Amino acid sequence: MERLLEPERMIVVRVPWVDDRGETHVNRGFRVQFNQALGPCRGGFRFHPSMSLSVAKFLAFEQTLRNALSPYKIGGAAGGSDFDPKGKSDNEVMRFCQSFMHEIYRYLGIDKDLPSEEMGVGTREMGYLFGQYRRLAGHFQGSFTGPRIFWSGSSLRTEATGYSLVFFAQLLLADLNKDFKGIRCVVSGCGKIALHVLEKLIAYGALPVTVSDSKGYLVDEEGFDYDKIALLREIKTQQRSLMTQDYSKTYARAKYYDEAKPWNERCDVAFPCATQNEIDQSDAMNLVNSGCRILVEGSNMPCTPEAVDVLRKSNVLIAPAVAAGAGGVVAGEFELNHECNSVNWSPQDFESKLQEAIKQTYQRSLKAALDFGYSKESPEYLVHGAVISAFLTLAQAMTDQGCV
Ligand SMILES: NC(=O)c1ccc[n+]([C@@H]2O[C@H](COP(=O)([O-])OP(=O)(O)OC[C@H]3O[C@@H](n4cnc5c(N)ncnc54)[C@H](O)[C@@H]3O)[C@@H](O)[C@H]2O)c1
Repeated sequence: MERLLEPERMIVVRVPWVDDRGETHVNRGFRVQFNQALGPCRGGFRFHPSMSLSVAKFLAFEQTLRNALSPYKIGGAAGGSDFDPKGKSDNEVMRFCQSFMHEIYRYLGIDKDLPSEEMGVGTREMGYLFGQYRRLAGHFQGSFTGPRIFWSGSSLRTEATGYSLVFFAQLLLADLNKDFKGIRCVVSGCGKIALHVLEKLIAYGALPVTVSDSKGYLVDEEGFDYDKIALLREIKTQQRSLMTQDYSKTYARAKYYDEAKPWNERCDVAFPCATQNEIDQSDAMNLVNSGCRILVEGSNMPCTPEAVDVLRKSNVLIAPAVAAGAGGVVAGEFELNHECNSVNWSPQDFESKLQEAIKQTYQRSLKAALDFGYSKESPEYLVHGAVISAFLTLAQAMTDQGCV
């Protein structure tokens, strides 16, 4: 256990860059390669002012469990920088990404570690990061970016994590002899994960009614549809806050609440998709009082320990991020797969393969829970099952490899 809890490698680098006015800035960059007993690392890059070594460690540990639970043999890592891409020009973001990659590229590679999108890092950032990596490494191997740059197929890489959360929740509902039709859902965040959760919820006939950002939340009692999601995406792409009322000008019945979170809105299922610790004790009480029966973790560690206590006591079922959010891992491995690069899968092919992989993850979590005495009556049976299954896989590999 001591070896498992200590990261294999923690890298901290200085990242100097020059803004459009010629002024120099210095940020910090991080990469924590937590555990490579199962294979080379995979994990996200996050760009956010709150990013620190401590956050990178927790994200890398979660990623290690998620990867161990996935159908693939891969290790876990996470990293990023306290650089804030908000309000920066494309050129500034590019200069930052190039400087960051200059410091970090020697630790990356297909057999070492491949990064993926996380908070504050999307296709633009990944493009700049990969461009610089390719120049410095002198090869093109290791597509650590989204598919748009590499091939014109449909790997649904950016969509995959959000979609997988809904696939996982659907399996959970099916086990309870229910489905998503008419199910009222509250969602937090308004980024890559949240908007793809909305998309898939609508496809399954659910009624998602909220999104949020760090300033407040928006509720649309009529539920979102694809046109409304397109508007939300436009607002976010232009780096505007939900607070600007751009949405409620078009959809007059929608309401925006400043300095508030969506957890007191009536719901059956909640999808926290913003950031860690976004649900504290009083938020959890609000969720329980608003009727929530299932919480699907999109963000990593969305609940504080006190919030988990409240949810446990109120029998709210939890779908853990390490299992439900496995879509990104799966998509990344599909993308690297030779077959995927030579055969252009349709979005439908991709989606059905993604669904199958999530089903395996769900079943593995369920089996481990039942094998270790956690019945479906326990609100955290899937949390325990997912962690036990990942732990056993990792512990076996580490034991087999001796004291390394
Ligand atoms: N489960 C997984 O496998 C997985 C994979 C990638 C990301 N994530 C997690 O999902 C979350 C969102 O990631 P993303 O890729 O969508 O990021 P993103 O940068 O695309 O979007 C983040 C969104 O959250 C909002 N936000 C930020 N801080 C907030 C706060 N305090 N309260 C409410 N909203 C806030 C932002 O305005 C933005 O809309 C992160 O916590 C990330 O760790 C999980």
